[in-house]
Amino acid sequence: MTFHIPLWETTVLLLLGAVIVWPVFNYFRDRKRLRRFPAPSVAGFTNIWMMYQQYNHNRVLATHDAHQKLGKAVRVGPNHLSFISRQAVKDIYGHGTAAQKDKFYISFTGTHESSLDSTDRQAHGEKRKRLAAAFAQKRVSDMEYLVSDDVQKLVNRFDEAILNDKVINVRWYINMLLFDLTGHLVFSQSLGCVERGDDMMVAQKLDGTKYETKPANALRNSLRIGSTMGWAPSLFQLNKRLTWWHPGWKGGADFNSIVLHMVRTRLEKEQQGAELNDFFKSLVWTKDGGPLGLEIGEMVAECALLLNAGSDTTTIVLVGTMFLLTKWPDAAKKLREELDMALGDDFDGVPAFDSVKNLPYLRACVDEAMRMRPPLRGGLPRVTPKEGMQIDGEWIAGNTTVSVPTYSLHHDADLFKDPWTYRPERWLEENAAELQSVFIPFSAGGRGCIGRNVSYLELLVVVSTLMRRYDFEFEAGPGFELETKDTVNAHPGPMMMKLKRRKFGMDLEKVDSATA
Ligand code: HEM
Repeated sequence: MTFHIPLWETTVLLLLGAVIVWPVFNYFRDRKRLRRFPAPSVAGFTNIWMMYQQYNHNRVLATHDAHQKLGKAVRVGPNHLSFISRQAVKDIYGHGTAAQKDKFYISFTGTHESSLDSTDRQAHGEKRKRLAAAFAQKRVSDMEYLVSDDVQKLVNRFDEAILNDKVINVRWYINMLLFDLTGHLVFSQSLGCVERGDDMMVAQKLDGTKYETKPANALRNSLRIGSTMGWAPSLFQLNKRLTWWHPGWKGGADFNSIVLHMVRTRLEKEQQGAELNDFFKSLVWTKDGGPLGLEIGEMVAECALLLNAGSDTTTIVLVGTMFLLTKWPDAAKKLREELDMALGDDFDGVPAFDSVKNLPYLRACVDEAMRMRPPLRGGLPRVTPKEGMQIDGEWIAGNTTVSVPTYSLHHDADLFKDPWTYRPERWLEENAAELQSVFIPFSAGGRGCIGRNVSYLELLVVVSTLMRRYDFEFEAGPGFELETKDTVNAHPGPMMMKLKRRKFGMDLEKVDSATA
């Protein structure tokens, strides 16, 4: 006797079981006691809620909305809790936390893990140690001349726009500047993006074939699809195959091919005996000058992270700072007074880092921009240890994903008074030290950003140069709002601006003839 198994019916039943019956069963079984936390929509049953929001650039705002309606601890996935509180920041991200990076990060892993996506504590420790020396304040300060050369090129571009009476997309040129800066700081390579006004770069396949491609959009597309699939890590490979057609996968491959070309070019220079003082050096040599012997795949993974983390994040903060200073003219006025005092009457070029690094209002303007518009605005997912852990006074079972959404934390009125007001002064007031423990644009603890020192060097030099030299106006008028599209990073949309050279204590004729 033979049994006939109806294929279609069986497939439909299996799908229904996987998508509806099993999640509902798990929800009510509630082995981790997560049902005590309220959840928006179907988030308690399925990761599809989070994936849908992520793909549609809406994860940050949907999570924020859930916190507004449901409280400071909410369930944003069947196995994911989101917390807003000072204690939760300490418990989840602080030094010595028992929480580890979540499997979400496999969505960034190529052939090798980088410092960012490595989930194993020991493996991460080794990678981090390697980079730490390169990112120390002293080493970073030695690279200052590279920063000023590149910023001067941006200034030339902006001057040219004034000369030709052109409106300029400030967001785009800042993005190009950050590619140039990262090319110099990481690889000692000139990418020439500001001068050309585009991000075209050479890429190289494993077999050595070269082609040209543009990384800005490729990276954005790649982060969009990768982060969406990251919310169902156990299905990542399957989902990747099912969405093979999505341009983000090719974008990610193109981005890595650009980095492969940079790595090979940089290694060739090394072989020719060049002594280059860049971040790449720490991937080739140990501290004592011995060869490190990393595989090329590992160098590419680490460098792709540096090119991505180094360019996108700082672009977002710079654009955010210029946007907010244009929106809040009182703050801009105060900043310019501080800069005018510090830099003297006859200088409006690119200031030395030393002359701006301790200006309190300048630093406050940048920090306030990072509070309101942090580049990574969503919660960075961590996982509790298998024995469970205490978070914000609640016992959370083992292997549960937990996070603090940076955007919601930075806009919590219990932590930051008038959170929607751009008020740099808050960072200069008596309780400023208290605010620092809930200010996490760079995350915190042992998995916090290693590039903090270099970011402040870039941010303070660029903001002081631009604010000192130019007056800015939005082309669309003062009501202009800057669009933001979240992937993992909060990518700003175009920011069309009219620029004017400022006239201050200098010989006015000199300024006029320079801009005529
Ligand atoms: C304002 C600029 C920047 C901001 C706001 C920022 C923010 C962050 C955040 C939030 C993380 C943690 C990510 C996570 O846990 O998922 C991170 C990690 C990291 N960032 Fe940055 N970043 C900035 C600039 C840079 C720069 C300029 C570099 C290097 C050129 C850099 C290199 C890294 C690296 C290597 C990591 C991984 C660290 C680890 O896991 O050990 N970042 N950054």
